Amino acid sequence: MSDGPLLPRERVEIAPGAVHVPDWLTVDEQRRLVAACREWAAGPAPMRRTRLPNGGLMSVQTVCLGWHWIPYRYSRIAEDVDGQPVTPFPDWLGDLGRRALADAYDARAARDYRPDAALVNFYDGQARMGMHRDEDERSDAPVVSLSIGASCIFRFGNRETRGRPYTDVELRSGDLFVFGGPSRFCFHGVPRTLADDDRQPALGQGDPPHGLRGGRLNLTLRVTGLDG
Ligand SMILES: O=C(O)CCC(=O)C(=O)O
Ligand SMILES: [Fe+2]
Repeated sequence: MSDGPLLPRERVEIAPGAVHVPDWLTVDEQRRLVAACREWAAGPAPMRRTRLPNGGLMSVQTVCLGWHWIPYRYSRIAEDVDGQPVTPFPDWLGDLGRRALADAYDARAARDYRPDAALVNFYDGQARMGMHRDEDERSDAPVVSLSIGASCIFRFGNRETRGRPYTDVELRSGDLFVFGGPSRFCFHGVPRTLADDDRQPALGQGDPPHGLRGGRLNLTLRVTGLDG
């Protein structure tokens, strides 16, 4: 897709405070994020499926930055992986988060945004994420979500129940989704990862421009509200 500076990104408000900006990341930014995610995934505290308290394994694979998420809390140590300190949250990712808020909301919202944790999730074709609220943070600052690679159905619901009403949004490579304000604690999930993005070359025709050769990456930037 075009990275022309004069083309404003379409901005779609799904619910008050829940904004989808399709095609927000440039191909270069996507490539940089994919390369960074590969390094983070290698560890220390490498990417893996998170075990839930009921014993089940999540279908997505996750690596964390800044704070390590263990259901249902945050720690500086990857206690349930290898006991290593979590990879620091890089400054450039905070800058990207502020730019995301400036475009999804406005400059004022962006100015004070200081995300200190990121969850990096990898979805193979079978992976899904059940309806949940991001509520282990002690802050109501917005969540910034970035998607790269295969498309998915992202289900954005309401604050009360896992069921209807909800809106299904197709998130594609490069898309931004922000949920804050009245939407910050809404249920959401990924009922389906779709076939690889149709902007990627067919199998055997080389790597897609962002460098992710199958599957989907999602990064959520968060403010934990935690000290230390
Ligand atoms: O993959 C997505 O688009 C959403 C991920 C998510 O909800 C989460 O990591 O809490
Ligand atoms: Fe979430």
